[in-house]
Amino acid sequence: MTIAIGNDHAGTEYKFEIIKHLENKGIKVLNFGTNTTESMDYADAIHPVANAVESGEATYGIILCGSGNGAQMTANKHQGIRAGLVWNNEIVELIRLHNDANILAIPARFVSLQQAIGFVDIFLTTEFEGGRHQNRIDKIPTKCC
Ligand SMILES: O=C(CO)[C@H](O)[C@H](O)[C@H](O)COP(=O)(O)O
Repeated sequence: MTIAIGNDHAGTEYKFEIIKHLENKGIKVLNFGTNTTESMDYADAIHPVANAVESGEATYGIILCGSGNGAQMTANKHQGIRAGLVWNNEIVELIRLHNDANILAIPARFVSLQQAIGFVDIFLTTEFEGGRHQNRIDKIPTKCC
């Protein structure tokens, strides 16, 4: 499994801990985020993550910014991406079970590091349920309006 990770300045600290956590499990990580806490524009770090997931270079993506919203909005502009913003363990489970999310969006300023790492573990170990949820995903427009 390969994970693409991206972050703005608000997610840098958690990003490094998440990378350490994943590499300790033998998971390959592609780091597209900023490595400093100097202010930057989240879109510059998130588009490369979405591209890596869309192309198949990465199995899943993990993105972090302060609220998680800028990162999630950016990723979801990509046709092959379903990025879910999470704030508790059950929501993480649901973005995999029901939405087959391929990118996890973490609001680094609103959850603890321990929570964030827990979210990553749940995201990577929960399988999509398929069935009725597949029908619904199929109706998410990829080109609209
Ligand atoms: O979602 C975001 C932007 O829509 C993120 O939370 C950013 O990390 C945040 O806006 C950064 O804020 P800052 O005041 O520039 O540090």
